[in-house]
Amino acid sequence: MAVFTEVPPDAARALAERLELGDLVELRGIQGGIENTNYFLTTEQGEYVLTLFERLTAAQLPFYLYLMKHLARRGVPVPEPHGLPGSATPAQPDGVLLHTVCGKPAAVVDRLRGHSELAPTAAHCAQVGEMLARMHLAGRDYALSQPNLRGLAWWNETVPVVLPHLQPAQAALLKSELAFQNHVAQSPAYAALPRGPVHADLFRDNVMFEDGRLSGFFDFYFAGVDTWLFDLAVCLNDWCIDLASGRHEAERAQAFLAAYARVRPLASAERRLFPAMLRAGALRFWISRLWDFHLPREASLLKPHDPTHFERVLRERVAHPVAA
Ligand SMILES: Nc1ncnc2c1ncn2[C@@H]1O[C@H](COP(=O)(O)OP(=O)(O)O)[C@@H](O)[C@H]1O
Ligand SMILES: N[C@@H](CCOP(=O)(O)O)C(=O)O
Repeated sequence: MAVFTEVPPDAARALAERLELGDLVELRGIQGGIENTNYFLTTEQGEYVLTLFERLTAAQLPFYLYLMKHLARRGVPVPEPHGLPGSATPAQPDGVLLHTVCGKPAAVVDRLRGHSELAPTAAHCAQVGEMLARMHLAGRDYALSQPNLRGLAWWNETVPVVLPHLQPAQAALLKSELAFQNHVAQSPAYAALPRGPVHADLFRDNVMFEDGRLSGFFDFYFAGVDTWLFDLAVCLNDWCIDLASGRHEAERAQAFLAAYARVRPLASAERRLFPAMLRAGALRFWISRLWDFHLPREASLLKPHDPTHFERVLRERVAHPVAA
């Protein structure tokens, strides 16, 4: 988890009151997550999640919060952020969604019901694939734009920072893969990839199921405008692999892709760049995990993810390319 900032109950109570959510009943730090401070906030009216943003700035946050509102309005099952009553304007009918708690930018969203499916079957993967495609299509008319802040520019900035911590063989792989991805990003096929708002971190622990049915997905704070294929690759690298070895699991991947393609068929450039984007998805999380691991932040309940996992996934993707 993470609690980087301890929130006194009085601060949560005051916010719940401002948002007209009723009296505070319970405030509990959440174990899970690595990026922000999260609490389950229960009031007499319902259950919510209070997030204090530890890295993202007030200027960056509206993109994520209004995206969740936009998707929820189109029937995509995501947590709805709670706005300040009376703050809606004709230009911004959703009102003010960004608040301040303990001096940090903060949001309150609905708590989703259900639990994560950490050992998914092909049936679970098919539901995530279908929902991901629906989310991509629903985001097409979203008015705000912000790049994926953990995209290629960030990889180029961060790789030199983590390289001194690596063994020579790891450093060689990291540098060669980064060079390959910079090359891919210059290609006409890459320029032809369809793009829009993507989740960019839709791992098993960010999707909820209830009685085997997908009930929602959350953690939009790595979202951004990027290629839809990158989002698909991030999902396939988590939902459709053997976690111990990093190996591709064909049955789950086919179920995921077929369900996705029934809602939005892949374009020819997407088929062509499919193996390269699977590598990009693995590289992205190898870099961020190396960064979190070797340059850790102070927080209670923080458990950094193992970077060697995504090194294995990347080696698998390079050694055994998978066709769409
Ligand atoms: N809207 C939500 N509904 C239910 N549980 C949530 C919700 N948002 C977060 N959680 C819980 O909090 C944990 C950490 O949230 P997450 O968004 O992954 O953290 P981070 O912002 O640090 O990435 C999740 O694993 C989940 O258990
Ligand atoms: N999913 C990413 C990092 C973000 O973790 P989360 O638990 O906050 O979703 C990873 O596994 O490296």
